[in-house]
Formats: sequence, C-alpha cells, structure tokens
Amino acid sequence: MAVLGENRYGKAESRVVRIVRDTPRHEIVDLNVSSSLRGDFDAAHVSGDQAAVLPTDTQKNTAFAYAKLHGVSSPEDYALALASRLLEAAPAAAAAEVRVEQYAWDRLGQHAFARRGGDVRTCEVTVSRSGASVVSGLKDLVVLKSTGSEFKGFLVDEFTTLAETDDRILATSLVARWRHDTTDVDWNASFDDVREVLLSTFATTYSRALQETLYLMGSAVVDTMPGIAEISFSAPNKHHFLVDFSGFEVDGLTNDGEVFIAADRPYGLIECTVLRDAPA
Ligand SMILES: O=c1[nH]c(=O)c2[nH]c(=O)[nH]c2[nH]1
Repeated sequence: MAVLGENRYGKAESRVVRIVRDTPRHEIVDLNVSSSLRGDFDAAHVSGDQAAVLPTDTQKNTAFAYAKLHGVSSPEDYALALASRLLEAAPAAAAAEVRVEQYAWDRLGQHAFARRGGDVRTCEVTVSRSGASVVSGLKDLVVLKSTGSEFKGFLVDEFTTLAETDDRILATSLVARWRHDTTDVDWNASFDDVREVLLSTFATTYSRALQETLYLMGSAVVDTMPGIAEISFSAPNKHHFLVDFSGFEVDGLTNDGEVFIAADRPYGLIECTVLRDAPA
C-alpha cells in the first residue's frame, strides 16, 4: 500500500514588473515571484479531487494583482501580503510560502533604467601584416524605458494579432560592437564615452520601434566619436506584456500601464549596423 508523503504545489517564477507612474518620474520594481501551498491536499493526489486546490494559475494571477492592490514597498512586505492572501483563499492550506527575487535597476532618466551590475566589456583585435583592427564592445547591457515607446503602423496580414500601442515598455539586453579606424585611442575613455552615449540616447529619445532606437543610438556614436567608423547591435526585444486584470472580480482594479509580465521567450531579435557616412 502506497501512502502520500510531504507535498506542496504552487506557481514558480512569475516575472512581475510593477511601474509606479503617478508622476513623470517613474519607479520600477522587478520581481521573480514563486508561491506554494502545503496542507491537506491529499484528495487531489489520492482520489483526483481538486475541490480544495487553489489553482497555480490563480496563485500567479494573485501575485500580479497584489503588485497593484497591495503595492511593493519591499519584497518582504509584498510577500507577507501575498502569502496571507493565498492562505486565506485556500482553506485546506496549513501554510503559504512566497519566495521573491528582486532585480535592481539604476535610474537613467525620468522613465529609463539600466539593470544594475550587468554589462560586460568586450574587444576583438586582429593584427595582420597590413595593420591592426580593433572592435570594442559590450554585452548584457539591460535597459528599459517604462514609457516613451510605441509600436504601430506595421504591416498586417491574416496571421497578425498584435495590437498597435502608443505606450509600452521597451527593454533590451544590448550587445554592441564598434570598429575603430585608428589605434591611437584612449581605450578606456573611449569605452566610457560610447557607453554613456548609448545610455543617454536610449534614455532621452522617443521610440517608434526598437529598430529606430538602435539607429538613433548608433548615429549618436558615429556622429560624436570621430575614431569610430561603425557600430553593430544585436538587441533582443524583451517583451513586457500588460497583465489583463479585466477578468478579475475585484472592484476598481485597473491596470494603466502599471503591472507587466516579463516574458523571456520567444523574443524579437533586432540587429543593425550604423556606419559613418563616407566623406563626399
Ligand atoms: O520594436 C519593435 N520592432 C518590431 O519589429 C516588432 N515586432 C513586434 O511584434 N514588436 C515589435 N517591436
């Protein structure tokens, strides 16, 4: 005779992004939230009876709703509120556990941010009989605009379901590589300057597509840095989907660009090279 031992169940790794946008200076809270319930869930396992089971889908929905309803002043305060709610909503549970990871962002502007501590500096050098080529770069530079980004007017066919938007989150994990046309360069200062031009352009320009933003960033580099002949980008469009609260029976719960699910895949991958125009 088999007997059921310890068990628990829940939803792991909901990527909850909360934007506080009451003023033009937005705040971002970026969380990875996992919840689980343990208690008397024997019937679900032993006889297939789900009457006591608060679905993991509901646990996930509650995690997103609570990012708005309760807010996230700290991961601990939010986790306490969410766990208390889940315990209350599932009478068979003896305990609800909520685990939260919070990703830190540094401010670039009123509504632009860079993930803290992320990016890696790169270089690729070739020395041949005819000279040296130096390509400097960076990767894993994660940046996000919480407004000032639209995507509309695109080609539509019978498989298109994407809605046009005037206001979305734009985020990417940037890979950039730029070619110098000289080796007479203060490499460290040059790197810092390019990184700063990339970030400030991202933060201060309106985006009609990630394509346009990359072009603007690249143009700013080749226009202001005389020794740089071209720059290439590979930029995943890290999609943030507005969570649909309309199906929840909670009075007054709206989502006005405040709570997003950060999807990891699939992702758009936008790549381009921007070159300095040859002198006439
Ligand atoms: O900035 C974007 N560029 C695209 O080409 C694209 N395609 C898509 O579905 N969303 C977006 N966003």
